[in-house]
Amino acid sequence: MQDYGIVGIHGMEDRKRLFQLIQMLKSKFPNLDHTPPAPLPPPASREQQGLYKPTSLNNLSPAGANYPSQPIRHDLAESSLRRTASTGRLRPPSTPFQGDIYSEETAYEDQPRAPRFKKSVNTLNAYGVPLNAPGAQSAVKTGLVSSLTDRIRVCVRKRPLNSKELKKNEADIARVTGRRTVNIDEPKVKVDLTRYIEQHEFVFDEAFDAHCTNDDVYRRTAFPLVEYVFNGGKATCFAYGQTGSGKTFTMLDEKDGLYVKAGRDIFATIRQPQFSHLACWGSFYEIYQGHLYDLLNARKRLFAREDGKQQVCIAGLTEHEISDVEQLMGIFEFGNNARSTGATGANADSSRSHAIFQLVLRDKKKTVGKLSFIDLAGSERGADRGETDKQTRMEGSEINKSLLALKECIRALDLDSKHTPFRQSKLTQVLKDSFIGNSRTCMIATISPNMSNSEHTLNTLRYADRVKELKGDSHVADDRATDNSNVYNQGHHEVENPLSDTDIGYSDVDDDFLLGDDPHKDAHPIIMSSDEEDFAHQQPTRTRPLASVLATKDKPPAPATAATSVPGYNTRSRAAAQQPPATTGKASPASSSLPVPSSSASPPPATATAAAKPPPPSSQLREVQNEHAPLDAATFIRQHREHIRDMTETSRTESRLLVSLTMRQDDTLAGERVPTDSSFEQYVRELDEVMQRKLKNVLEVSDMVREVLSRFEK
Ligand SMILES: Nc1ncnc2c1ncn2[C@@H]1O[C@H](COP(=O)(O)OP(=O)(O)OP(=O)(O)O)[C@@H](O)[C@H]1O
Repeated sequence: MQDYGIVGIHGMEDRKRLFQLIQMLKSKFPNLDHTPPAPLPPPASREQQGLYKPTSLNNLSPAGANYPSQPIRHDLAESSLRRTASTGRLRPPSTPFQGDIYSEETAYEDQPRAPRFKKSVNTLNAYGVPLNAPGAQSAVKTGLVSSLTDRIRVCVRKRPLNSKELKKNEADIARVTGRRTVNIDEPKVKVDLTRYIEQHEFVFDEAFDAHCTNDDVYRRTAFPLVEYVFNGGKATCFAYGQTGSGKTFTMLDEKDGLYVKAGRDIFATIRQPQFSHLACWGSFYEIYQGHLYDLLNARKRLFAREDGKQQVCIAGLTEHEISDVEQLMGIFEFGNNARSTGATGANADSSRSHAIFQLVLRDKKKTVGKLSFIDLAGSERGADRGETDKQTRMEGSEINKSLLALKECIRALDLDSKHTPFRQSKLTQVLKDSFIGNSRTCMIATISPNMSNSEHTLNTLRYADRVKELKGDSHVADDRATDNSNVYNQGHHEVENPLSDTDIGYSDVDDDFLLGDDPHKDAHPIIMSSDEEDFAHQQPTRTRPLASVLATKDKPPAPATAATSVPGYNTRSRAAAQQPPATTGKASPASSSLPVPSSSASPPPATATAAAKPPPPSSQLREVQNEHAPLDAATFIRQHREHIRDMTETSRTESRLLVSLTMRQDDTLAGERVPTDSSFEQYVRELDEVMQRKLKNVLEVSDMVREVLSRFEK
């Protein structure tokens, strides 16, 4: 269908004629198929044989053991044609009537058509090129190895089918076939309505199957980053994926998210004598509709700035000193209740913002390392949102725009562009640190395994594949961890991995991961507290007193945040979520009190819910505003200049769009050449993005101007 244009098919009429032609050819030449299909069993016996049971497409055989539960409908097939045609993906050059990808459907003409899926012969890479074609293998597979110390690591995590999907008998189309490989069986429909499966193979740094726990994921993703921040670096771990695919579950689950596991290791390490001069500070903010809000300070509006050294800092962000897991979870829960969430057609409990939970290691006032956990808002299509209000639609479009900007930045970095458009969105602006300088990033692409999400799943994996390509220059600027003069580098050489392959269910060994053969592991400074007993053992050795406590403003107590704890389900409280997000920076009722700092004597079990404790007296809390300098004239001028450059680039893009549209005018309407519907649609979509970018630019300059003016007025 991607080749319609090439063979001169432009309208519905042409498509119909092609369809008829194929049907006619198939009836005249029934042997076009190389592998004659086995006859289908009589319809009466299909259900007896359990043919409608959900089974992995993986098990589909040419003899046809599985059928979609619905007979194929002509109108659905048409819409499927349109959808596929609009994705514009690269496909392998296909020859019409390639017998090996057709299946016969005419065995029982009098019965509802229950077409079989047949696998296409070629397994395709991320971009639809057969893996056996020259140059089609991914870079990772053909040479580059993956190491836990890579500057950018890209991992994929598959979640299990949920009860709704199981009830609908949805097939599991994502197969984790190796420690780094995931295969997707994409159901497709041909022009003649035969169904077949295209297999895609993706190779990442890690592939986590549905049975992997957050612990398994942590050890191979965030744990190396914890070590890196003690070595003086900045590290970011972020989850990207379709709404409902498990980003929050992985990254910011209240009790079991990666942030808790990392916190546990950080506190255990700080308690070691050689790190006792360090303190850990936590902050939590969100990016909602292109603006930053402090989740620990009444959703106060924040501003991202670049300081004189071009480091991004969030002016006015509230930070709290944290010294144990209970405090960490308390602070997290407090902020999480203020986060913008809501129900969409795709996820009843959807995050509508990008949430950033940051742990900063400080030696007095000096920042030593920074670890950020980012739970990106779910990528989604308009159709997935269901019947939603304008607010939800606007949120969705903003989310998609910022994810697009993220992709553009990644692409620019990938192409070594002189200018990386970090300013295109707040998300990329605050993530800038993650991609440049002494930084490490781990992206976890989360995927849903059910068949109806196959398009999303492929999009997520393609997106992740683009990020993976950045790995090529992962040595650049990553000198901190190997710098022997670094005071935090004592005794450290490589990351110790406490798990063997078999521990986490890996079956193949296809690279040189640093598993268990680190000769220096005994001298490793990081304590990996694998369970609470370890943690309890470490706790009393802490001698550093809590920092002095500043009085905070009197605030009303936080509302009860009874966290539901249904196993396997997100436990995030939605008390505050249902309220429309504050855009004025006024306090929301949820953000009124702060969580309990734990007593330093006995640590809590991992499952302790901080919310169960009464709020602490305000005098026990220390609230420190960031010491970032206000926007000075030099920074203002530099940022303004960058905005002008962005604006100029955006205007050029706008002109290019228009020129390319007018050059593509290949339909004729009332004697005049006009663009086809699809090129016009594409043009308008891209134009929309350009306009939003311009708008953002203007708003940002206006924000800057107002901030400075308000200072003058004071
Ligand atoms: N690996 C997993 N194992 C078990 N359950 C999971 C897993 N991943 C996700 N889930 C469940 O799936 C549901 C959706 O997950 P989650 O809220 O994390 O999705 P999300 O990607 O953050 O969605 P959104 O972007 O809309 O916020 C939750 O009920 C969660 O508990």
